[in-house]
Amino acid sequence: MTTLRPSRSITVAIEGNIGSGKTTFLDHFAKTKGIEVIQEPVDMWRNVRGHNTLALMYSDPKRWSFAFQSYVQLTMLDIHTRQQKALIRMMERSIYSAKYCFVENMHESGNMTDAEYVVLTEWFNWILANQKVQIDLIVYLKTSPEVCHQRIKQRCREEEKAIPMDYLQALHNAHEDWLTHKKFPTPAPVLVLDGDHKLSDMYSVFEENRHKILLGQNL
Ligand SMILES: Cc1cc2cn([C@H]3C[C@H](O)[C@@H](CO)O3)c(=O)nc2[nH]1
Repeated sequence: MTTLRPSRSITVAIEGNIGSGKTTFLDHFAKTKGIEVIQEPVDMWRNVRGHNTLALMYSDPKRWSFAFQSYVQLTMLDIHTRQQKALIRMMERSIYSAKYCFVENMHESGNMTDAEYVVLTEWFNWILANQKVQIDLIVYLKTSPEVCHQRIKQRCREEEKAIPMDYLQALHNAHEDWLTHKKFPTPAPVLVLDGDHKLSDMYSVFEENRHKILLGQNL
């Protein structure tokens, strides 16, 4: 098989709902030489000097959404600004989905006040104006909320045990608003992959799109 190499270093952001298949995607491509895979820093969110901000957010979203998303934005910025270790960087989500999907949804659902929302937005706008955040391709794993719900129940991550269907539906709508309906800017071309297959069948979906993904463009 010819080695697919982009002409310059590229960053691919894998976006999608909770349980949409992002980890399966990253694990699959982690086996390919020349790809640096960076998963979401969930363990950092679970332990900020002893505080589990992820658990706090799920236990009392009105009280903790702002603090949690504020830290998420910092950890995602930290990843975006790290020296790239390989020609291709694949990262799980981005500072963009943090803002355009999760923060938007928390504000719309009343779990974040207008004041908290505008403070996060000021930070976000300053970051984009003053920091280099490179994204060359967005891979959108578009998976129905029902399928996501099934997978979350099977993998049972402690904090996610009680995620209700309507939260997954809201997050699905937030991803669709951003990546399909372009309600917010997309910083790169969007390659949509159907995530509703059995996880074992997803590998052929990934392989069918390998050339588009590794060349960092929506051929
Ligand atoms: C960028 C970003 C990722 C992210 C994840 N999460 C939650 C969803 C999952 O339950 C868990 C791991 O993705 O964190 C969130 O609430 N806000 C987020 N913002």
